[in-house]
Amino acid sequence: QTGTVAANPEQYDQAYICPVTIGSQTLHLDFDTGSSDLWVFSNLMPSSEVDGQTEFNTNSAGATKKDGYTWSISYGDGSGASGVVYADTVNVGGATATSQAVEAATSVSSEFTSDTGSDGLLGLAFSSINQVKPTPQTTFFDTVKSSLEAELFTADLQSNGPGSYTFGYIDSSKYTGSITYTAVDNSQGFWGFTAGGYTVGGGGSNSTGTIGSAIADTGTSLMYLPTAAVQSYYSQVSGSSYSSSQGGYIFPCSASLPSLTVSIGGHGFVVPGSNFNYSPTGSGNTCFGGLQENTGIGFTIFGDVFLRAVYAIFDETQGSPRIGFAAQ
Ligand SMILES: C[C@H](Cc1ccc(C(C)(C)C)cc1)[C@H](NN)c1nnnn1Cc1ccc2c(c1)OCO2
Repeated sequence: QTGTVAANPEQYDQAYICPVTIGSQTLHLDFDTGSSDLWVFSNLMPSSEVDGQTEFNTNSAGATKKDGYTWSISYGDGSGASGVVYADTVNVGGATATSQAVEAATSVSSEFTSDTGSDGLLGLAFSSINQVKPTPQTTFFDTVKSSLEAELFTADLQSNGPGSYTFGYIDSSKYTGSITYTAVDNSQGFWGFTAGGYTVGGGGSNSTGTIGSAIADTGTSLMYLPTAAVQSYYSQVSGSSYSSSQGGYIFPCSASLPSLTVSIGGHGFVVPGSNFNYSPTGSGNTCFGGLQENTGIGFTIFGDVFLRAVYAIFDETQGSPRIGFAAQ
């Protein structure tokens, strides 16, 4: 079987929301290759924590409670959720898992309550970091992958317009040139890979360092790189500065932004400058950068700002996992 689902950007491309059928309900979930739990708003939550989101109905005929199973997750940005576990049929654009662990929230943090466009998350990292106790559950991809035409999924994220995720096949209309594959280190449960040198702007190779180990994370809005690369980038943006009040680099919204070329698997991938203007700060006509330092996060994260510039293939067809990127 295969699946194809639209990925709809929230405001400022903060996250990408996809329709998922669970039993007879359709919920809109944030597909996240940087976490491994499929959790949803549910009828078990206090109404004070719900602001228009669709609630999974745990009383529906097809939902089977997994007695004694609970979950609690906290994300690197400080948000979190917790609850209990059901099994139900989950259909993502035609790819169907007949008995998928659906983690029904009994409580969510305020960030999720106020993210009115999302009814929960669908984790696509490795099942080794699933947060269900006493027994970790498989991700949707792990549950269905043996039944897919090919054991892979792809992400095509677009700015201000629907992109798509596919399960079980590569859509050759989504990219140009060839796909560059590189090995994945999933020892921490993420789609980890090694990135090489970088170049700021279309000029000569003014990169001095290499980026090193990184994760591909559709659930993170921005791109977080080592300090040297970030400082090198913003040294080319006139009027830019680090704002401790805003918590990152900002610049005049009228600034012209250079591109950033990153070498992965020996191929240079170009992120256009426009991708690095994330959002207005709300003060003094300054804008918040889509490229920020990885200090304090613990990972170098190739989030949506990077993933919008490429077609990404999350591939387990070779036995050991690999990740592929192609220009769009
Ligand atoms: C943060 C997301 C997970 C999430 C997504 C959406 C949301 C809201 C709906 C409420 C907006 C909260 C949370 C990420 N997913 N892999 C993640 N989960 N765990 N670590 N990361 C990566 C990281 C870690 C730290 C950081 C960060 C990123 O951005 C800013 O600081």
